[in-house]
Amino acid sequence: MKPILLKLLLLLHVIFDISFTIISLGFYTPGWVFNLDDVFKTFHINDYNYMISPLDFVGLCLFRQVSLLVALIIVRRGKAERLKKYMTIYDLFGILGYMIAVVKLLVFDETSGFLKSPGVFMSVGSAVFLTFSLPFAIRKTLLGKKKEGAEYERLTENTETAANTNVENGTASTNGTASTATPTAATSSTSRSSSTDEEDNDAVSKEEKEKRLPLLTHLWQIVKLCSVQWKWFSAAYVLLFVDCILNLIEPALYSQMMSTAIRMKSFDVLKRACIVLAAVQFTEATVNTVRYICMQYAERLTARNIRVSLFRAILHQDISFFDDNKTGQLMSRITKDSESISNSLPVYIETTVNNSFMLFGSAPIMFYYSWQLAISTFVTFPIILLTTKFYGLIVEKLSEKENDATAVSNETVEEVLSAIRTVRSFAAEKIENMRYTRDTDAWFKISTKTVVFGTFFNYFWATMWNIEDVIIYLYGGYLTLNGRMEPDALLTYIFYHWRLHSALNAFSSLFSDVMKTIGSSRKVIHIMNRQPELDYEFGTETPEIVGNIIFEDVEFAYPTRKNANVLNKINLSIDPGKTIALVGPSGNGKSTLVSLIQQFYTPQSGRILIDGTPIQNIDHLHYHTNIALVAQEPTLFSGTVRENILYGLENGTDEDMMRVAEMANVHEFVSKMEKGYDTKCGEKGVQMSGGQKQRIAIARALIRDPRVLILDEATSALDSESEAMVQEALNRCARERTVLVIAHRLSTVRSADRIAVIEKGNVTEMGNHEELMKNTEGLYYKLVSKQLDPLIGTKKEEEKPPATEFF
Ligand SMILES: Nc1ncnc2c1ncn2[C@@H]1O[C@H](COP(=O)(O)OP(=O)(O)OP(=O)(O)O)[C@@H](O)[C@H]1O
Repeated sequence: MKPILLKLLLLLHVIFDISFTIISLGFYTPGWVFNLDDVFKTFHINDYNYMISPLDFVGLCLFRQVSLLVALIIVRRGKAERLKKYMTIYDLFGILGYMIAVVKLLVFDETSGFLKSPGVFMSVGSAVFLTFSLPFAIRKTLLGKKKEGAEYERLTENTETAANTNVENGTASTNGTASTATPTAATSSTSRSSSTDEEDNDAVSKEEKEKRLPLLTHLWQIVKLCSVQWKWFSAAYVLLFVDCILNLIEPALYSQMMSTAIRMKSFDVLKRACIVLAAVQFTEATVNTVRYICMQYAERLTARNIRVSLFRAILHQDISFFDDNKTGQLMSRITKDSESISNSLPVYIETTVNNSFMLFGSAPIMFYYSWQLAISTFVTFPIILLTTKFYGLIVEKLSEKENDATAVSNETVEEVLSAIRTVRSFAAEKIENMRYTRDTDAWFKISTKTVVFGTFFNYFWATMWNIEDVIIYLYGGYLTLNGRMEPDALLTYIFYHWRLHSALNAFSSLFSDVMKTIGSSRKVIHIMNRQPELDYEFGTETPEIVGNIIFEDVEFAYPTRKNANVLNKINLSIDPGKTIALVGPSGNGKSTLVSLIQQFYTPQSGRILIDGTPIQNIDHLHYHTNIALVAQEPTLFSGTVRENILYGLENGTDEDMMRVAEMANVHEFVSKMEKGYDTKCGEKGVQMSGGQKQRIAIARALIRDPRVLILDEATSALDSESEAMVQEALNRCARERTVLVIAHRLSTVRSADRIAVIEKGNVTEMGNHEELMKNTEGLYYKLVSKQLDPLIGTKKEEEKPPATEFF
């Protein structure tokens, strides 16, 4: 809406407020007759009597106009942002106005006959409506459109700062004994992990914050995840409906039957009443049990689905995602966070249905028994609602922080346990212990904060309800003593009041629980929605692959270091059926070239083609069946040697396995093992030697009979004898395919058809061994010379090759 229109609306609000408040004063005599004298009479301050004077409504109206004027002045002074921060005060004014109006209505009720005047209802109605609508009008007209979740963001900032302070404090208060033992190392290690953890932990967080869904959209996503099991949930909710009806009629039924039996003084009637009660209780128990089974089954199915979908979504991500996110944290998302969705939302729906029924069913019944008591019951409602809202918003953030802290400490456990040998050999147990203690301390502080916060809130709630109870007993007793209410009715009313109490109690914790779930599900939903930059399922073409690989002007920087180019406008053609060796100093981009061929990353510019087809257009499975990699540090899975060699093949046979095992020199050592090919490799191949791991990895690559074989230092962990045997096997395999070798040993490189020298991300030389050796100024010549005579660099300082042991 246009600003001028909004301002006009604000003016109308003011005019309406003042005129309606004054006009109402003219209707303070029974019947719809306007009496101007009544209006003037109200302003006779000397005759003011709280029990009968409507002057308080004029006071409220004045108060509203002054508040509005203050808001206007603040905005005119350019401090709208500050006003936004303090809008809660206006919300509290609204609540105050509501309470004054409601109490006044009850007071008017005491002055018998006064309620026959329509002016009373006009004043009360307009006071409640206009006082509540004032903050809304200010937000809409003076502060502009409220950004969805703005309040949330503000709370986020506050709680984040608080939590960060906690983490910092946690670092400071880490185990004192340990820090005295190795102060420097401990401090450096702690601060190292502190900063890196925070950075790494933020990897998903930062991105997630940028793309944070609005609250309702986020909630809708959770509902969609759970709604897959709608049949089981529906069955549970239908049974819940039956339970709600039984619950609602119970108090009225009980009090009715008992009072009838007592009034009639008949034991038979009492017996019949008890039989009916027992039947109702039994039906309720049965319905509840079946409902529980349906609910639990649906929840577990949902948990299963979410875990599987999240795992699928994580597997779908590009490799850069894994560069950025730590394994332990991702595991935490799959296990803990995903479960919090399935375990909570359906229960929240159940609680909502159950308690809404109770709330909306009880409220009219309470009004039926005594509208005066009912009104006084609802006096403190808005305060409860407002505090619940704030509590929920803060709880959401705290819960998110708590989950992050859990994920970070899980990450430490995962990292330390998977590198336990390194930890032991560096005697870093104490430091790692301190690191874990620090991470756990951070979690402890946040979770304690949540508990303390929750306890205070519950205390506030209990106090509110105690006040409410006292009002009901006092006012209800007063009405009964005055004969304006039957004792039976008061008793039944109190039953329903308790029900309402427990329904609202459930609602209050429900809101904070929902916010907790939202907090812990933020990252789960974010990962599920995250579209990888490089989608491995993008390609659909299945061309016959011969093995001609072309790099056209390929430029690349790793996503985690966007400003540092690793490859600069690389142009390279690898002929089919030939062997090409990539050589060059360490860290100059050889493995990066391989990663691009493997489609782990996409280049910033340029293209990579295989047999004329851009590699991203080729079907993922087809491509990787034809291109196999033996990596520098091959990773084996914890299964058997057989499972590792046949990895990823759906129809691999033992014959295929034996063939490649012989070729890669695996058979020679596996046949000596007690369980042969059924020997377990251990986690990440820990039960195999480095050379055995490499040979198994070579067999795993060869079994696919790939057209392109990439060997990234594939024989580096072999002794010379094994290397010679594997090399011989590889030479045999090389005849029918394109081979790309990265090697530091001259023996591996010199037999290649072509050798490309990679220097600072550029191809600086290209040719076979003999051709390159002719260029005595070239890097290749220097590297070969250095390998043949390591002292060459010290002889001629100006010819000193770049720091590298071999190629
Ligand atoms: N995942 C990664 N994220 C960010 N930077 C990386 C990543 N992997 C490698 N780098 C950086 O890219 C540069 C090239 O690394 P690359 O592994 O390609 O070198 P290389 O020539 O194969 O070295 P080496 O012979 O020692 O294996 C290095 O500076 C390295 O630090």
